[in-house]
Amino acid sequence: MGEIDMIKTINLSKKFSGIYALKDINFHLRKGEVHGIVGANGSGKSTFLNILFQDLNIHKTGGYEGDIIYEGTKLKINNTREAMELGIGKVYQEFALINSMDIASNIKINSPNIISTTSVLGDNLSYINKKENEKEAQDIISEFRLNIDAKTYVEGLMVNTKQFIEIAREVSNKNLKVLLLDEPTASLNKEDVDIFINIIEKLKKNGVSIIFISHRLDEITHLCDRVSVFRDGEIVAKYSKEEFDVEQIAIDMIGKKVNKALNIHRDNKNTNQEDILRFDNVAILDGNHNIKDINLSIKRGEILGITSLAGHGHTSLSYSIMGLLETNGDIIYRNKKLNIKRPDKTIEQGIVMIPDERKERGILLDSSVRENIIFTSCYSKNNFLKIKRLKGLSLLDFAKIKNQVNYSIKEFNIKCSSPKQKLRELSGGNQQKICIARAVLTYPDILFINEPTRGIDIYSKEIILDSLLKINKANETTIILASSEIDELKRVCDRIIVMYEGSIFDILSPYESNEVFSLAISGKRRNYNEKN
Ligand SMILES: Nc1ncnc2c1ncn2[C@@H]1O[C@H](COP(=O)(O)OP(=O)(O)OP(=O)(O)O)[C@@H](O)[C@H]1O
Repeated sequence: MGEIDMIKTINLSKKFSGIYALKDINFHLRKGEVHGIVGANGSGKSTFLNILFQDLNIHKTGGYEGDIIYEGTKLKINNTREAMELGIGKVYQEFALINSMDIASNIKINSPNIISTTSVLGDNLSYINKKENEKEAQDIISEFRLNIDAKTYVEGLMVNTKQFIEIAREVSNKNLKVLLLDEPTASLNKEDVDIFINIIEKLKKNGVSIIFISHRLDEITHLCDRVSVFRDGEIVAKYSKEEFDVEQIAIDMIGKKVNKALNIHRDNKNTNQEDILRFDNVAILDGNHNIKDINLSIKRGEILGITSLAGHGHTSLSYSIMGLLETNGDIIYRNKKLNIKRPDKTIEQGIVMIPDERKERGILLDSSVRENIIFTSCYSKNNFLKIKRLKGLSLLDFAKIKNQVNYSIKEFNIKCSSPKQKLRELSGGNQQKICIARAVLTYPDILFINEPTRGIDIYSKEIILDSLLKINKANETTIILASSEIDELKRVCDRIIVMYEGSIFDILSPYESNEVFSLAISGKRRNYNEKN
């Protein structure tokens, strides 16, 4: 790694509607280094990368102050096309893929192979060499150990595959000098992260300079040569590899020590409770995957974890119960067969789901924080109405709404300028917290929640887990928590289901070791203790 600066920023600042999101950022990215950026949700990490990449939204909202020096020269560009021409690539926090195109076309979209022909009637005709594109794309995805044909359409692909295609698109650019990675590992499981680490190490060897944002501090300390800690739009600490100390970095990010949420009273808690929900021989078609033979009883007040590798089905039950997937078999709720074709009725009856794909299915981007928080509670449960029995004809109780929204913002540590701010203007992690606040506010009997802490900072993660434990304890809410984070499942769940190839492979106690979980998740061995 050289000491030459690829990128240097001098007093870089950015205001949105007069409020600083970034203030006087002086940052150096050295040639061939992996530089980590960490910070709480809303601390300015994505904004920083968006400025370096000259994102349209930055210019539409008044540009930025300060200078960017790129390879020793002051940068005088103002769009992403020019940034790409200079060798800067970016992998977005939310995917920027075109679903209606195949993998190869997505990967080669910015660096297609062109065939030029001789001039025809004075014009030089050129067209895309599809075969060459497909070959190059196939080579890259094989290098990424993805077992998939480059001619497959992106629509319907699993989230981790989409993430690798995003990275492949940038890697396929032979002119790549700087790679900006905004939480590329948030949707990857442990096995995928190993592949990702491999890719980054190869790029680094080839002299590519990388900025890497992640909320997982173990990945940061493993992969990065240096780390900059952002807090409230400023860099509050910088460390090089030999100085890394995860606890200190966490304190720098949050400003205090973080206490872990823990379900300490779970032993035999639910054994006398009745079954609230039952799946009888349920089969689900989830994209290209078949979920089958689901026979499962869930007790009232239970916190049930579900985990699996991506594509093996851990989120499918929740999408099925909300009528979003083709389902056969019976789902029995409070001893009656549930009509999953009427999700509005399902919500009315007290079953609520928080999806993992929040932008596609979870939030109203052009509505305010306030509307997003009260939406489901108001329209499905007739809450916040002056006269509840009048339903849609009643006026809203604005005083009550104001109190509740302010309370939720505080409770979930949501960073926003006001309850009127549009969701589109909130950082990714804060949008996620709003999804959870909204669901909790409906006081569901059963809450299906998918990947609740994806993209969430270390402090807010504990707030979310703690709030789940609180509603479970206070209202006996049954929670079905689908997550790829074994550690968080073990801390809050009573039982944890492991799915493999679309079926329930094992049901484990949260006290089992990580080794037992790994073996079950990879379909290698059922309950270690019973079999040995
Ligand atoms: N278009 C916008 N209009 C107004 N404010 C914005 C806009 N985009 C971002 N912000 C604000 O800038 C601040 C920094 O947001 P940013 O997305 O950079 O945070 P982050 O550190 O990447 O957070 P996360 O970890 O949640 O992704 C936030 O307070 C956010 O609300």
